[in-house]
Amino acid sequence: MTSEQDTVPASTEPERLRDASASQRWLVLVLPPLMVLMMLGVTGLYWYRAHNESLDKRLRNFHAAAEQIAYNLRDRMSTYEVMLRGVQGYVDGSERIERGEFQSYVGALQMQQTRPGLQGISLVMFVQGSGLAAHLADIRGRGFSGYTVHPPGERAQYAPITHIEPLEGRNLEALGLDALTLPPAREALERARDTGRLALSGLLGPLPPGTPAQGEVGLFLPVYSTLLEAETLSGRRRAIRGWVAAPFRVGDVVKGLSREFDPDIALAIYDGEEPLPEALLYGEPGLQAQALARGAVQTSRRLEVGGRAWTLRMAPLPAFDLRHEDEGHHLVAVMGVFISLLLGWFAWVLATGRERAAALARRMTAQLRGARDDLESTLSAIPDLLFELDAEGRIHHCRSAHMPQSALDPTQFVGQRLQDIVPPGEAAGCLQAVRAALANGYSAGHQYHLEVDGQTHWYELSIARKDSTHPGEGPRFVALARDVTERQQAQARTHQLAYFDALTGLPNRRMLLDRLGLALAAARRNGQIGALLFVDLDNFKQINDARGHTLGDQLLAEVASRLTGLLRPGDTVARLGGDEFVLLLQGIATDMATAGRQALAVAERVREALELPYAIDTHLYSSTGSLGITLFPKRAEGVEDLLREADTAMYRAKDLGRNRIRFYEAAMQADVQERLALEQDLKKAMAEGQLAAYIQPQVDAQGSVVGGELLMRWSHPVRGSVPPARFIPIAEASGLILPMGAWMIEKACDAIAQLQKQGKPLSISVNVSQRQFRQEDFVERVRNVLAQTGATPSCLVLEVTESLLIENLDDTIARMTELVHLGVRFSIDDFGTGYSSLAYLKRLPLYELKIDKSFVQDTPDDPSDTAIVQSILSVARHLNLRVVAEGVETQAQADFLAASQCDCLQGYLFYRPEPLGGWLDGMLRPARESTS
Ligand SMILES: Nc1nc2c(ncn2[C@@H]2O[C@H](COP(=O)(O)O[C@H]3[C@@H](O)[C@H](n4cnc5c(=O)[nH]c(N)nc54)O[C@@H]3COP(=O)(O)O)[C@@H](O)[C@H]2O)c(=O)[nH]1
Repeated sequence: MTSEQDTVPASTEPERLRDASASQRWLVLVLPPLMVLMMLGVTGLYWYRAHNESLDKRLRNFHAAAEQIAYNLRDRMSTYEVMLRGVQGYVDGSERIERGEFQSYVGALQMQQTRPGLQGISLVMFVQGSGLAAHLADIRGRGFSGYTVHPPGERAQYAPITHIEPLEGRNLEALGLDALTLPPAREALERARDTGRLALSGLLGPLPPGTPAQGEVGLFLPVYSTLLEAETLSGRRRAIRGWVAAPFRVGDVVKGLSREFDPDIALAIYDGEEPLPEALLYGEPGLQAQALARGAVQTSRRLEVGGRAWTLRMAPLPAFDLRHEDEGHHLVAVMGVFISLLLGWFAWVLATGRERAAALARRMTAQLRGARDDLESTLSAIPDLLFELDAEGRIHHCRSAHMPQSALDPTQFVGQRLQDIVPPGEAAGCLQAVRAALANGYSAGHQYHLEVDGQTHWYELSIARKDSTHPGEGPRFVALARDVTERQQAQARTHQLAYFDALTGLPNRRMLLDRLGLALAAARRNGQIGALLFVDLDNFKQINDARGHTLGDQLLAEVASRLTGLLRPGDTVARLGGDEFVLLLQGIATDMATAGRQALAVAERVREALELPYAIDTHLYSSTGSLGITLFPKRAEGVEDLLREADTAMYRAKDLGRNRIRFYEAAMQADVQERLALEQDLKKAMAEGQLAAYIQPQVDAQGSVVGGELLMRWSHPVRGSVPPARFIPIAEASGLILPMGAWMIEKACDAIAQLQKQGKPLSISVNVSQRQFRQEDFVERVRNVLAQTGATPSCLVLEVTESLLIENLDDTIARMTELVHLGVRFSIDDFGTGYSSLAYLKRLPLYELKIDKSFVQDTPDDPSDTAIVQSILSVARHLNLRVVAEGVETQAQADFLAASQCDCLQGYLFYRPEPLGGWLDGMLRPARESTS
């Protein structure tokens, strides 16, 4: 054994697999069909048996029903015979039968109830031909005077019906009928006579038309005159006295039995042994043919009645078949077939499972390989840089099928973070796109640029989130970076062509209108005034025509360059076409007057720049420009309106002789011109001593002078006295306020010093403008003046406005604090017209509040102004500040303010502003006089 085992080579694994797969194939081929066939066989056998049983059962039921019909018919005939024998006995025992007696007898039988189908019971007398007359006389003598034997005629023998009950209907016609004249009746009469037994006749008359047949027959029993003689045939023939008869219709009999018959069985009754059509007594003539046509079974029964045979033919009607249909086995068979096929399929699935799994694996592998190859081809066809990175921006894979040779090798990025590769700003943008992909699954459209080989390259990112298949590992992202440099450049070129002038590179009309729209909206929003300056070269056409377009273009380019050089960042210079340029200045002031002045200043610089000579191709050319200005926003004007206004103003400038500047707004034009003129005059006014210091004294509640406010006055040689409200803003805007303000502080300190020398420490207030206060060395200047004059600082009160204080509050506080440390005091001028907030008041080192005259004027009559004044006084008390009410003109105002505990009053009621020198003289005179 051992040696044998050693000599048998061990089968290799592939061989075993081959063997296994061969047996597998055998199983696949044989097992499933075998199982199906077996199951189908079992199902077929079951069905065959069940079907046959069903047919047998139906057949049995049919034969039982047929038997039942035959039995019932036979039984009914027997009852007829029994009844007829009763009548026979009755007649045998009677010499003579009267009609009434017979009627009573038959009536007692209750034929209709007990023997349905019988037409009646009759007596048939045998009459020799010679005895006919006596017979007629006898019957007529019994009350039937119209009695006669029919059919008429002389015959050797007669068998007339002499009694019949019930005597009604067709039975009346039968009375007197000679039964021997009817052959079937004669045959039955003679058979009954000769045998002494019950005799059934054949069909007594022709069948009535229509179906089913309703054949009429009769049962006959002989009655003999003496029974002794009836022992023999000849004796019976001699002794025959008559017959008792029972005619009936076969159909009526069947009908009477219908409740005992199966209604779903068709019945036909034939007279005789054969089912001949002419012998049909009852039933459908075509029953047999119909049954044959349906393939239904048929059966016959023989019935012997009264020495005669009837043939009963029976066949089941369709309803009978239906009634006995048993379809359960069909359903079971169908189920069996289904289960067989199912089992076969299941066996096939089991048997082929491994093979199919292998086939599926092969197919899937092939598909995967195909998909991989497709993907590889697709990736190779994508010209973009593809990389996979994580949420932190670290690159894990990178590939690019068509990266230019000159570009960086993408594989060097693997392992690095975006932040290490691209500049911080670009990296932040890319990481934001990664975060968007993390949130939404996908992000596209983010663009960034890189410097590659000294050139700017634009890339567009498309990033898709790739959920990790490894548990615990964060999501990865597949990013595609497409080089969109050419698209960017094309877009930039398109944008440049659409929005910029090709010759000068300046924004064109379209871009200007865009920016003007934005500037207008911003100006309406933030209350900043802007200006639009329309520039047209005065003699460009002549130069262009005379020197050619090339030179004209060069001139325009130079103009563009000069205009651009004049603008602040945020402003726009545009070329509308030809020699027309527009400057858009934004946020130049918060009020129209200042804005007008600023716009005019810019326009003036533009005008001056344009009139400088142009050096082109070693030649010098001269040109000037006319400028139109409009300011915005005004009302509801649009961008086109503004452009038209500036254009109109420019034409006005040209009309005035070119190289001019005009405002679109006539009032603005006048105002600006006036201001320019005043500004020029103000410069001279200082030098020529036209400015003077006035003082308006301030009194306490008792009317005693406690100080005064210095006010500047300008006595113009031509215009006369120019109000401060007119020249102070011009001085502020032009910067002239700085020397003027300094001069006023000197005057105040000098006055304080003089007064204090005389022992009158009156306080003198001086208005300090915004520009003056913001002066770098303002504190130093005040300190110097105080030092130079020797004035007591606490007598110097600097009046500043609320708006000055609010702007740059911290710096303001610091500067005020420095001055307060010098001993100088601060007063808020025009208090109540501005912010009037307790919050900032508390932070400021203040000494005094001056209630604006606009509130004072309506006190004490106007309740709201009165309330405002009282609340200002209350706030001041709370903050421990002195209060001066200015513009006091009436005694009522003074009384009210005194009653309200206002510290100090200033107004025309007490004093008008007067020259400082004169006032000082007045204040110092009593002292001087007393000292002299
Ligand atoms: N920065 C400087 N501002 C100055 C200087 N001098 C004057 N001003 C400012 O000019 C504005 C107008 O001043 P003025 O025309 O002098 O008017 C002052 C008074 O004359 C006027 N006033 C005084 N009492 C009454 C009165 O009873 N009725 C009435 N209708 N007017 C009266 O009030 C002005 C004083 O105002 P205020 O300074 O607010 O106290 C004015 O704003 C001056 O500030 C200067 O040297 N530097």
